[in-house]
Amino acid sequence: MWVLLRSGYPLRILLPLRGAWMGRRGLPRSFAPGPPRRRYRKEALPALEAPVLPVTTTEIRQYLRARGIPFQDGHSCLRAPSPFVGASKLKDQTGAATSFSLFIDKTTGRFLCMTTLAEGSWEDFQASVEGQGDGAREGVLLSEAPEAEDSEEVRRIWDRAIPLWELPEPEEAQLARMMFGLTKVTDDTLKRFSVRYLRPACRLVFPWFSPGGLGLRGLKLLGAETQGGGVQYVETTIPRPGAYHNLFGLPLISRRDVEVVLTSRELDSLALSQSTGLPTLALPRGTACLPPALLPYLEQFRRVVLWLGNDLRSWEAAKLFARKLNPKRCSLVRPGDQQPSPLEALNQGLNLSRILRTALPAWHKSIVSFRQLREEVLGELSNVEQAAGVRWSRFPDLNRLLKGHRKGELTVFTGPTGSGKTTFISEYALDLCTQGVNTLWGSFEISNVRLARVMLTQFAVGRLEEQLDKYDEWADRFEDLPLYFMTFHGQQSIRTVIDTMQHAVYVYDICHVVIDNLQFMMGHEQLSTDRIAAQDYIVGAFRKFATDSSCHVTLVIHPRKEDDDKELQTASIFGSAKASQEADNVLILQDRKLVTGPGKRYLQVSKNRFDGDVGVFPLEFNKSSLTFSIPPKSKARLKKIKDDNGLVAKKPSSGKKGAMPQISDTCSNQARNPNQPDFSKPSR
Ligand SMILES: Nc1ncnc2c1ncn2[C@@H]1O[C@H](COP(=O)(O)OP(=O)(O)OP(=O)(O)O)[C@@H](O)[C@H]1O
Repeated sequence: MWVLLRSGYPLRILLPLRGAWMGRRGLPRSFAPGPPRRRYRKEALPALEAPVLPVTTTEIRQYLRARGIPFQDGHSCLRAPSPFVGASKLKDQTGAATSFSLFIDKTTGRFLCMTTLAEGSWEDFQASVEGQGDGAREGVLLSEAPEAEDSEEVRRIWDRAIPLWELPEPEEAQLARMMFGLTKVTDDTLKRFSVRYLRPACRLVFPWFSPGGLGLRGLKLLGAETQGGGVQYVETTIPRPGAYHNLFGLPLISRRDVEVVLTSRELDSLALSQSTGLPTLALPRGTACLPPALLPYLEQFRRVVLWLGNDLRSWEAAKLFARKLNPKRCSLVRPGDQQPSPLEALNQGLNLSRILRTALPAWHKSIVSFRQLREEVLGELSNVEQAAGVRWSRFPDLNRLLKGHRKGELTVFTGPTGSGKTTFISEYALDLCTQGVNTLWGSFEISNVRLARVMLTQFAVGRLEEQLDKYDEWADRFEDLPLYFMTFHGQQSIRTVIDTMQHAVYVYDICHVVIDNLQFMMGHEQLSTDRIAAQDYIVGAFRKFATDSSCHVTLVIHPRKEDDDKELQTASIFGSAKASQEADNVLILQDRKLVTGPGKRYLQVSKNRFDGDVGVFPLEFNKSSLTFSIPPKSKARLKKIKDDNGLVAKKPSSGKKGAMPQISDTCSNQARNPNQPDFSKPSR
């Protein structure tokens, strides 16, 4: 089930498999065409012994020049003649257009030939240029052809789906339009985008055509469910989401188009195209990611406007995607009352062209004035909940203290040896991952297999050893999580680790990296002064990465050796004060003094730069599910902390309403704590 990427980066990815317990593609069984079958994975690609160093744009250029290969500089790719196109095909009727049909990603070196759809890594490209084709010329590297089973299913669904306006009952058509908010979208628009409706499943069907409109590569099905007064959309794709690379609307783009509006939903693209007449494309997985494989298709545009949605998450995603697309050509539509999503704007009778004109340039110089920031500050103030980040679903007390998990922050986590740090951090990260936080794990101490076993047990909240018949069911669901693992084990250089993290952010839009633990990057320094200097350097590198990549880093650091019966404090983190100074959050897993029963631990938040609230709450370890999340009936709750030297509140406050410490019940971690290192102004 594990597939090792061929990019040369030590990452393993989990590819999703469909759940066999429900109709495939998430369709109700009765509507799922054909019996549910389990798909088997192709053999995993071989692991590379030594990770290949990442390639830089300069090296790519140098290589092309040295080989006499002409190239053009693009926004995110270099364009060159494709070695995969036969000489006879190099020129089409219009001349040079196909002669530079190879797109090489400037960041990763991956290539895509637009004519033959051959694709591969930078090493594959070099091998084919140097004549050790590895099958590239023969087409082995042709982009993954749809599995026969998929194409059959795609065809079957497509053939059964009909245009909305061909529905025999006008009431049914009206209901479907209302369900999807399409009352103002015309038949003509639906026709241009080839949208159909699958009656038995009540789903809209968006097609994915091969470039050149030659065949159907896949489909997206969209269902609408009413939930608490609002409508909840459910998406299913064929093939699975990781392989669904459809830029919906691509067949309508002309080669001469130089401007495009990117949306996060097909429905938004329909609305935009209809009311502005502009070229528009919908991203295949909304705000979750922008796979680099799509970048070549966006190279032709001199201007890209991102209008992804009406919440802060869409705004964050737009900023991240603009970095990949080259911010100099990107403009972003800011979410706001008067700037909802395009479909909503159409339904509210707003002028979409006018909204597009308000798009802000994504790129600005290193120095900005408040004028440029004021809208962003307003966005944060008017969306306080969202600005606080993603909330944990299993750790409500962590939400009360930290308010949420935010991008670009550094969390340092410590606890005594063997206290359960890995086990806790695994559940803490899993919780976020199940809510769509794209996560990368660097587990240097325990193998990925062991870690995945712990996570899967926590995911299933129970021992799977005793219910192996349920294994596939849980494993299938687990595979659908946006979860990736670095394949490092044991000592590693910080450079290689950071390079891999940067690659993962670019390729998989990773928002959270967990490093367990920092000691594995410190080399074999013997002298304690060297070790402390090495740690300071590493902490600085992670801090910079978190800020620059707008990615949260959770860093596990062992405590320094102290008396066994002493509580840990912020200052107990191994090394100098640098780690706690640079960290936005410091979490300590306490297993001393307060232990009242077997397996009992406490989690202490001893630094919180977001709003200063610190405190401690109990964790109850469940040995069979390996989880720490507090059982719902637990009475022991959040406690006050007097200072960093100890926990004052021995008596748990009652779990009754109103007894929960509010912000004033917890104390700010900074000015009030003279014993703590100075947290003021780290260099960022
Ligand atoms: N609260 C707990 N009570 C009892 N056992 C626990 C508790 N938490 C974790 N364990 C178990 O203790 C073992 C060690 O846990 P874990 O590896 O998470 O600790 P750690 O703090 O990361 O260790 P290290 O210091 O070696 O990195 C695991 O088998 C885990 O299931």
